[in-house]
Amino acid sequence: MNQYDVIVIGSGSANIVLDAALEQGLKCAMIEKGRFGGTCLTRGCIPTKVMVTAADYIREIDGLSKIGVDVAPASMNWETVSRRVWQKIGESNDVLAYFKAMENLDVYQGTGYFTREKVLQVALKDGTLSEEFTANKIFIAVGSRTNVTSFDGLEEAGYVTSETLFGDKYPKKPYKSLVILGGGPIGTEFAHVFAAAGTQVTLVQRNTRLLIKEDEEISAQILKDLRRLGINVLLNQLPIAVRLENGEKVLTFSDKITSETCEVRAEEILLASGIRPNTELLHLENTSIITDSRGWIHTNEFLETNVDGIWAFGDVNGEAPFRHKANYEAEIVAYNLFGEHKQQDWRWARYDLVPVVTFTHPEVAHVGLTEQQAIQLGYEIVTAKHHYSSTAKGFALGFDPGDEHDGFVKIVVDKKTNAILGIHLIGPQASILLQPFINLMNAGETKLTPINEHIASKAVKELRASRMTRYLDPHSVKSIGETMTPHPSLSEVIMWVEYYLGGKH
Ligand SMILES: Cc1cc2nc3c(=O)[nH]c(=O)nc-3n(C[C@H](O)[C@H](O)[C@H](O)COP(=O)(O)OP(=O)(O)OC[C@H]3O[C@@H](n4cnc5c(N)ncnc54)[C@H](O)[C@@H]3O)c2cc1C
Ligand SMILES: NC(=O)c1ccc[n+]([C@@H]2O[C@H](COP(=O)([O-])OP(=O)(O)OC[C@H]3O[C@@H](n4cnc5c(N)ncnc54)[C@H](O)[C@@H]3O)[C@@H](O)[C@H]2O)c1
Repeated sequence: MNQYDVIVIGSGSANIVLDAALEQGLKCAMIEKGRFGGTCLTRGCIPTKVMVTAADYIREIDGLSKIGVDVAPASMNWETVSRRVWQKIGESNDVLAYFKAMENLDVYQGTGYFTREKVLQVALKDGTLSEEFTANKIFIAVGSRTNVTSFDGLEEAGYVTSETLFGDKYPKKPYKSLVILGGGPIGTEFAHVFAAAGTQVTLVQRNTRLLIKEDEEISAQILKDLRRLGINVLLNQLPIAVRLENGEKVLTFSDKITSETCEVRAEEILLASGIRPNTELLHLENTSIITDSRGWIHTNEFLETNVDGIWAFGDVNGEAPFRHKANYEAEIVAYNLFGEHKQQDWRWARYDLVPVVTFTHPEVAHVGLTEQQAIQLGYEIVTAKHHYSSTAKGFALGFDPGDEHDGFVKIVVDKKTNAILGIHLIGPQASILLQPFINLMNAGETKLTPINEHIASKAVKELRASRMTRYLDPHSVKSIGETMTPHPSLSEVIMWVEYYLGGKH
């Protein structure tokens, strides 16, 4: 059996760990079943933001006459936007070429799975099976995919997901009409894109509000803002059936409270109904790796699984599913295991300050607790709101006091200590305005907080017993490197300073 030092499964955030292992001259294997570069590059953050940025400009141009700039109405050139989308997706080939050229690395193109504890095999793309192989260290970063929630007639009618939209179902031109099921980040971002492209969009949300992980006031504002863009938003609706009629898909929804039904017709259906982990392909039943009932792998604050020598990070561990969170975890693993740091200097993951940005229109961003969460946790809080229109630049941008679409910031503060518990923004460039708060809230001393305490290697037991703290000096460039920057916000231009200086690990 082939013996490696390191195996990584998945080529998204796992690349960070693989690079660090290769730098150490270790013998490595990488397994990837799809396009190299993972979800973010090939069907997630990056292609969507190429579209969103074009859509943002269309909306901004629409509002320019208010501040004294007369321009003809803008429209989306789908061909150009699509060319730029596929240019980025095509970079997947560069990622593959980069790794194929690496000495010390075997690249397996196919679906990897465990045949027994720490032993893997790959169903290769050419239809053959690889030999079994193993490694001292195995890293699982297989990500997630759309959780298709089916209902009567769906398979016959057909639908797209973010995976197939950036695959064989990519539309040659914007749909005439589109029903999006799901009012989370994917649903609201695509609603913005297609509405700006001229599609008649209906956004249907099962919940009582959009973006349910946001503060309630933000959800209420984005509802008004999306409706103002001409998007038909239906809340509290369950899809019960779909049929084909005259080439259109006719969906029936039932109101969750009144049970009243309504119908919506559209050329296409986009499912944006949440995600599930890509773990069933791994045949974890042949291992003792613990998952929850939905298949998300349990990990501790050092990203260890319960099996010695196997780590899991990124979407697959069920913590916040964002690219910057996946990178943050991969960097922690690389730092601890391949960075030649003493055990007492190891970094650990914390999830209380994961920044969240939804690139819909306008942008929505937050870090920390919502007002409701802070109250539930027993804090005595004060909150404050400030509108864009109350600032000179906000007025210059065209916001007047009382405008229904006026953006705002809402801050949640611990009354006793004055500590910032959470900050929430909705409005232009919210993703950039958030960044100073992310850095501020991360600065200072953090205590190690165990996660999934039942997962504890010898090293982790020692570290937990030593009651570790980590100090992020607000003056140090290193602190920036240990703090997340929402991906792909423009703040990334300035926040990757540690990389410019070199010697990341
Ligand atoms: C439409 C969309 C937009 C998004 N926008 C944003 C955004 O703006 N900002 C943000 O932060 N996040 C965004 N995300 C989320 C982000 O893409 C993910 O959080 C991130 O890519 C997860 O990285 P990962 O390394 O965990 O997994 P992935 O990048 O998904 O990598 C996992 C890889 O493993 C491969 N794989 C799976 N199973 C196997 C197997 N058995 N054998 C071999 N290979 C396997 C997969 O093919 C995949 O390439 C978006 C997601 C979507 C779907
Ligand atoms: N900008 C970003 O960072 C970004 C962008 C896109 C996606 N993502 C990540 O990808 C993950 C998946 O995004 P998502 O929006 O699919 O998931 P989500 O779970 O955040 O939201 C899905 C929403 O769809 C609703 N829903 C579920 N089934 C439905 C149905 N049949 N009909 C109508 N509504 C239904 C749910 O109530 C939920 O509110 C997110 O958790 C996010 O972390 C991030």
